[in-house]
Amino acid sequence: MSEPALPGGVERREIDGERRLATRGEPVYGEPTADGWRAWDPERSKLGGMLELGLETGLSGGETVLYLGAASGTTVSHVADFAGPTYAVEFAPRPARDLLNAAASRDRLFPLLKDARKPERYAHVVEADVDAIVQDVATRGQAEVAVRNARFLADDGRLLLAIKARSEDVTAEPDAVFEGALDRLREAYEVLETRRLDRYHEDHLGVVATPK
Ligand SMILES: C[S@@+](CC[C@H](N)C(=O)[O-])C[C@H]1O[C@@H](n2cnc3c(N)ncnc32)[C@H](O)[C@@H]1O
Repeated sequence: MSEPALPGGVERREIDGERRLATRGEPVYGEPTADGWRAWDPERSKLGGMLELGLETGLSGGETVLYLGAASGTTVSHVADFAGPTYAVEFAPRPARDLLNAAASRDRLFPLLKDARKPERYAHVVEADVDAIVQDVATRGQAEVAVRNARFLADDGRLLLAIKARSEDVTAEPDAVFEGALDRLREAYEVLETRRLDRYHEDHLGVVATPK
């Protein structure tokens, strides 16, 4: 079976003697580069892990993206290298400072110092009908955040969600945590695919979903 295609603007390039996932742009987190391409480390990025593991993300390049939980911009900087307008929501001021630096060399990356649980606070900025929501907030109530932000997603858009089991409950079995989160998610989304991301991120589930 052939692997799902990578989004346009994401390639496997020879960097530091290895074939690595890469995007074209200014380096952000000390990642190795070659010929203007920057390695995208799946061990530091849930979305990078999802692409490496061959999930059908639906990303083709050039799409409008709402990214929830941008932190200092490791993953969202790669997204903004290949996507169209990329709105990056992060509520912690410290990582947001680094996110602003990553955005300085990317004119399609728009950092928003906002709480992803309160989408009404950025609804006036984010275009309606984004093509993809990428979410990696790693806090309690991860499915709830995705449900609250479903209002921004186009009918045929994709939610690309990473669920961290320990952020919901440190003692529960990860599978039980994931089932609970998926039940909540199904109130607003149809779940298309799920995959454990453990090869790169322990006790994380990658989810691809589309609005119901
Ligand atoms: C695991 S880190 C994200 C890493 C990042 N996605 C990457 O790959 O580069 C989770 C981030 O989500 C942020 N976060 C958690 N809850 C949030 C919320 N309700 N609104 C906005 N950001 C939130 C945290 O401050 C943290 O920076």
